[in-house]
Amino acid sequence: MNHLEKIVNNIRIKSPLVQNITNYVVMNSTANALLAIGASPVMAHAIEETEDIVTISSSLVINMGTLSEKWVDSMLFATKKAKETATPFVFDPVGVGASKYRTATALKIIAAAIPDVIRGNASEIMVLAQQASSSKGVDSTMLAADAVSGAIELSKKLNNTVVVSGQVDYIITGDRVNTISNGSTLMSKVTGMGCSATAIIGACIAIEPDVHLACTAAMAIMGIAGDMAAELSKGPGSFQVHFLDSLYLLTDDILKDKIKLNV
Ligand SMILES: Nc1ncnc2c1ncn2[C@@H]1O[C@H](COP(=O)(O)OP(=O)(O)OP(=O)(O)O)[C@@H](O)[C@H]1O
Ligand SMILES: Cc1ncsc1CCO
Ligand SMILES: [Mg+2]
Repeated sequence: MNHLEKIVNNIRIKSPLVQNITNYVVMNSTANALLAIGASPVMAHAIEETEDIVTISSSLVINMGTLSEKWVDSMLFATKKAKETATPFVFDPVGVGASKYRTATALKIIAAAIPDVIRGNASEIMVLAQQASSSKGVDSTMLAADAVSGAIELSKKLNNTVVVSGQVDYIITGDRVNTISNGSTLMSKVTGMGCSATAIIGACIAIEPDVHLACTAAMAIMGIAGDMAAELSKGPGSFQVHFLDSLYLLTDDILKDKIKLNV
């Protein structure tokens, strides 16, 4: 069995606990996505319990979608504890560039503890790579391909993995670039698909120490579940239901058959 397929199986076997400090919009949908793929989500943002939860978790997801100062304190404390306990963490800089507060907060989080993975859409990654100064909101106005050179620079500067999502997903670790071309346009018509991608990255880095490979598996899982769901859906409403079912029904064999990977 190929390594990517093993990651799918291992999530099901090990059911890693994935701690999320995430946004109000997607808390439910990303918890469901994690459960459907076989991981065990916990959404815990009170600073009083952060240390305990990080200590028992296999990975940490930090998503700044709906920010406020108390949550930022919890995020900074959680990433510090993650570093102390060698717990891998992924950061989703939702809407960075849309406001001065978002940009300052994203930079503060990255400066305090470098995330093992940063996953964003093209606009967000271009702001972090200083190739753009602002963005429209939480949706990208750019193509993922436009963000690749900046993402490579960012990944080299931080010595981590940067994932740019879009019609094509780019998984970038320095000069290593994998692409995944699965997925459907319907995914951009449902809120929180990017946040789900980040959460699934959390599940994959929880069980796979090769972060580049783990992120490739995560984006393949997202894209293939998106392909399967789109075939059954009439629009965004039914897509959400079919997407969860597809994550649940995804097997190592389906991944092997459907993956559109370029290395
Ligand atoms: N046009 C498309 N074709 C195929 N897949 C897509 C398309 N648009 C988005 N996706 C997929 O949807 C998921 C989310 O990516 P996207 O870039 O839209 O994230 P995002 O903008 O951060 O979303 P959100 O902030 O709403 O959570 C990824 O898995 C990506 O591959
Ligand atoms: C729509 C929206 N606004 C803040 S977070 C979020 C979820 C998608 O990123
Ligand atoms: Mg997003």
